[in-house]
Amino acid sequence: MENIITVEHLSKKYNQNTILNDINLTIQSGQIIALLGKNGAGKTTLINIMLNLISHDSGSISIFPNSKHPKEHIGVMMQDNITLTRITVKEIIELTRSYYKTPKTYQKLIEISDLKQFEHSKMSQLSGGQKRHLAFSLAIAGDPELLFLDEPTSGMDSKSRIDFWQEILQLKKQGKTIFVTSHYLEELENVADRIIILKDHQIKFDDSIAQLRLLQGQSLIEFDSNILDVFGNLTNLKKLNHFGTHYQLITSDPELLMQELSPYLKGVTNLKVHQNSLDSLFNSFEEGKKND
Ligand SMILES: Nc1ncnc2c1ncn2[C@@H]1O[C@H](COP(=O)(O)OP(=O)(O)OP(=O)(O)O)[C@@H](O)[C@H]1O
Repeated sequence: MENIITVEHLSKKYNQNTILNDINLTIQSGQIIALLGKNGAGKTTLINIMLNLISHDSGSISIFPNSKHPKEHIGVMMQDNITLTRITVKEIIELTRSYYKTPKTYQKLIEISDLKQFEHSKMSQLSGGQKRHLAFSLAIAGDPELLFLDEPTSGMDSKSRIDFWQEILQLKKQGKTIFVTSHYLEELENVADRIIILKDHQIKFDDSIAQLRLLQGQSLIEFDSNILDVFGNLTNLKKLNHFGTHYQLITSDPELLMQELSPYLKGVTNLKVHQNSLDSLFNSFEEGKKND
C-alpha cells in the first residue's frame, strides 16, 4: 500500500529546547491514527510541521508524493477555533467550499455542523462547541483524503462527541485517513487503529491498542466455577487469585487465555473480562511502568 505520509529523521528545536528528535513515521491510507502525548509533548508541533505551517531543523516530510497538489487532499481542524467574527456560518461554509474543485454540498456541510438554525448567525455568536462543529465541517468541505484533527472534541457536549466519532467512522469506511490528537482517550479507544505515543521528544510506541495492552497491560478474567486444577496448563496466565469457587485470572492477552479456557467454560458462571482502558495503559506507559 502507498505511503501517503513519510516522515524521516525529523527534528525541531524552539530556541535551544528540543521539541522533536529524530521522528520517523509512515502512514498508509484508510486508518485512524491517534497521536498521544502529555501536554507539551510536541503533538501540535509535529502536525504543524507536516502541514508545512512551521519550519523544522532537519529531516524530511513527504505527503501524497504522487500528487502535484498534495494540499488539495488534506483537511485540517486545528486546536484553536476560527477567529473570524463578522462573517456568518453560511458565508464561511460557502467561502471554504469555493476553494475546492469538488466540494461537499452546502446542505451536507450545514447538516454535519448541526448549525442549520444558526446559518445566518455571525461567528462571534457561536458557542465554543458550536465553533468546533463548524471547524469540522470546514475541514471536510473539500472531501479530503487525509484529515488532521487536533483536539477535535474539546468543548463538545457528550451527544455531539458520539455523533462526531460516528461521522469519523463513516469517513474511515470511505477509505479516508484520519490523524487525530486528543486527551479524551476513552473516545479514541474504540476507534483508533493505531496509537503513536510521543514521549521525551521521540516516538516511543507505534502500534495497535492490542499491542500496547500486550506490552503494558494486564486484563482480568473472572468467573465462578467448580473446575479445579486446569490452571497450571494455561500458558497465557500471569497470576491466579482463588476465593472459594470464585476465580480471578490475570493475563496480558485475554483473547488467547479465553481460547485456552474454552474447553472448560461449560461449568463456568458469571464470566467477566475486564480490559485495561487506553487511559490507564497510556498513563502507565508515561510513568514507565509495566504491569507484570
Ligand atoms: N512558537 C513557539 N515558541 C517556543 N516554544 C513553543 C512554540 N510553540 C510551542 N512551543 C513549545 O513546544 C512544546 C510542544 O508544544 P506543542 O503545542 O507541540 O505540544 P502538544 O503536545 O500539542 O501539547 P498539548 O497537549 O498541550 O496541546 C511546548 O513545550 C511548547 O511550549
